[in-house]
Amino acid sequence: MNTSLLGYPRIGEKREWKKALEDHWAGNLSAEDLHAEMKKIRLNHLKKQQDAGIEYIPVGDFTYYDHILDAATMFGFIPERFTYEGGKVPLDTYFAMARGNKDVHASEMTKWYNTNYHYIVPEIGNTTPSLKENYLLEAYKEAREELGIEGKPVVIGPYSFLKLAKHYESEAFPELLEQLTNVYTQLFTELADAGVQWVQVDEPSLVTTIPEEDLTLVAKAYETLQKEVPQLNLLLQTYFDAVSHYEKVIQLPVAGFGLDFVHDQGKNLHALQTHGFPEDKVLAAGIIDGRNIWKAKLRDKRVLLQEIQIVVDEDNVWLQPSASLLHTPVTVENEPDLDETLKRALSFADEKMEELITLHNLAAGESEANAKILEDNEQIFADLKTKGWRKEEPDNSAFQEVSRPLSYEERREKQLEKWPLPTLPTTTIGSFPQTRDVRRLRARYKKGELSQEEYQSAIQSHIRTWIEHQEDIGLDVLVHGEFERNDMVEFFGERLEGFAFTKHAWVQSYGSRGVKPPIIYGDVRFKEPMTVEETVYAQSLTDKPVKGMLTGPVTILNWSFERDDLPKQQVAFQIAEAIKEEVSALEEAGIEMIQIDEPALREGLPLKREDWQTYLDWAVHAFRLSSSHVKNTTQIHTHMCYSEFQDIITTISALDADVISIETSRSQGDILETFEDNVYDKGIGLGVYDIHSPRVPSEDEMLHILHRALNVLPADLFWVNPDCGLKTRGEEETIAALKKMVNAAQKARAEITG
Ligand SMILES: Nc1nc2c(c(=O)[nH]1)N[C@@H](CNc1ccc(C(=O)N[C@@H](CCC(=O)N[C@@H](CCC(=O)N[C@@H](CCC(=O)O)C(=O)O)C(=O)O)C(=O)O)cc1)CN2
Ligand code: MET
Ligand SMILES: [Zn+2]
Repeated sequence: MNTSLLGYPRIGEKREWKKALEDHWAGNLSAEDLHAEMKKIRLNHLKKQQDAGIEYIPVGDFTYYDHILDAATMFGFIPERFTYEGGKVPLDTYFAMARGNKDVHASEMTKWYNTNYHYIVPEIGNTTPSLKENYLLEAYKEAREELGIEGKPVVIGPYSFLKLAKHYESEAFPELLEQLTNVYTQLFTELADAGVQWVQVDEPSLVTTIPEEDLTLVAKAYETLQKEVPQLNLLLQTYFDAVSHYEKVIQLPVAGFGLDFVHDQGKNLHALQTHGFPEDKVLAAGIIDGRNIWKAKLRDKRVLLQEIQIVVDEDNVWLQPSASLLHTPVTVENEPDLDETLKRALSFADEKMEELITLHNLAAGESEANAKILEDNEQIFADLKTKGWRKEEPDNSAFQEVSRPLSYEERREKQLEKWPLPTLPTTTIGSFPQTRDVRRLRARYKKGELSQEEYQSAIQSHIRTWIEHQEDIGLDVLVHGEFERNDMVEFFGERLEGFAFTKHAWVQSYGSRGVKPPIIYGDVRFKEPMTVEETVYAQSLTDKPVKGMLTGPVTILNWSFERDDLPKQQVAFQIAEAIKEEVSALEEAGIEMIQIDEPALREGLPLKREDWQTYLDWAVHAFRLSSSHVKNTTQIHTHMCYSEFQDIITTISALDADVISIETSRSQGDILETFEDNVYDKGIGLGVYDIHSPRVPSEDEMLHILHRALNVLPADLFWVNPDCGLKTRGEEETIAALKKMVNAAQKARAEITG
């Protein structure tokens, strides 16, 4: 048996990676120094894996931004709007594709399957792919030369690459796949010539619901690769769920398959037992949870492994995490403040490597040492139970629908009366720039360098400044700006019972941006109002309505590390009850427009269609549980971003929010088609500019988006807003962009009202 990793976090133990990138973008670190720093980080990560004793160490998973963008540039998919003269893509062009710059807009960014990681969507356009560089080869050589590591290059497979890409007609898929396969042939030939033994080819799209015919195309691609580069061992890697069409997949002509035995609802093991596994192939068994942070229950894992070994010869088994460790933080070591009992139950990337080795040793057979390991491991979970954090909860999986007393149409009349807003009201999504100052303020308060009063008054001064800005800009519905929040989920996690939060447990979300997901370890309960003070303060400064700003239960759950001892929905309902109390507290304090953000609702959608309805039903219920009890005149808003919404529009409507704002700007209006069929009949704001880029959009661009939107959506239901919160932007560009947005709205308004 061997051990292997699928990928390692890039971010660095203390976010060294992020700092280097941001210094470079700010002009404080030359390209040369950036390369040197990146190399240092990269080698350090490889060394850690080597020292841990991992046999198959991934190379080429490291990136300067996103690994899908790396593949796209390697294959020459550089959209025409970027300067590019052939050969290896220049660093500035690479970053411009990811982030945009003052002249060009970035490529679209979207969720990586069901995770909170975002990838840059490759744009196919008219490009015929060709190999522009071979970074896998460079990574492989570097690991060998510098550390004597026989690395395993990792690359997204051709099928998934095209599934993740956009800007091509679906009829072109077979031909594109063929073209791309030829480029992979060249890529793999170069790797094989350099001595590479194994390549991990990620095909996560094979776990999604796909038509069986696709397998014919996939087979053709892999047959070509097998024929052209027979000397190379390809490991076809899947993760995040059970592989679809198992029987067909395992017939593909590759040297091994990687399967996820953690997040597959037992389906991969079942398929293995039912249909067997090819004798001469490697099974890379994803046994340690690559998505969550709990230590493995070793006895259960050993049983799982034994069941696998009944089907697959132990010599052909690789032990690995269920997915790349990209989705876990780096190490528990740097968390001195966590409760000891809890901390002992946690395992981040570095600890997961140790777990693999332990499991490997356990598999060697019975021994006194092994018995002790199992016993100690069981004690960890026994201790968790004795803490009183987890009470026996009644099973509430069968739930009764809750609704607002009046229909949307009936509420709308009352709300129109209560809120005299112009046609096409303008607003923002909640957060304003989290400047260095704001972050430092929070950091100093956390360190105890500022008293509660000093901190509060500094936050109030930011709120005051931004209420003034918003009034100057001429926005219609204001927000307090979220200056007191480090993150929209972590903030609530810090204030609710049942959550633990960390100091350094960062996980990459997109580019250099990270999150510290809080850890749900016990029953979630409301303790005391969390947002009332700042919101009421903001409202006291203006006559315009200030929206209260909350994060919804589904998003809090999806962006936290979850308990694995309760059904997800039960935890969602606990959180919903807590948010419900916060909604009431805001309402009682006179805040009667309340936004409950659910940006993670779509990403939580299971990867297989057959599992969708169950999830959507409880997700909708959780949202309604937190928002249905309000007065008829209280206006509930919600917000979603960075996802494809087309296929869940009925669910979005079922949330029964009075107003929803959704992101559309980077996908250039794809979603508009959905609305042509009048599927949505409540208040709606489609983001009119992309907030993830430093570029200030022109008034005309926004007006253009508005016109297109108003072609399909009724003007009296339409709101004008950016596509997400503005926390990542600078102050000046934010004010400039919002002024243009308000001007654009005024023009559109004048066109409508004459
Ligand atoms: N959880 C979550 N997921 C999400 C989103 C989101 O908002 N939250 N938005 C979507 C896009 N994803 C995003 C994810 C992160 C960020 C983001 O801005 N992250 C910040 C960190 C935010 C944060 O938690 N900040 C803390 C800690 C800040 C910090 O680094 N402090 C310094 C000290 C301060 C200083 O002197 O500069 C330190 O600890 O070293 C705070 O502000 O309090 C970053 O990576 O830079 C934005 C969008 C989808 N997924
Ligand atoms: C990722 S959705 C963000 C919503 C939040 N209210 C904000 O403006 O930052
Ligand atoms: Zn958003």
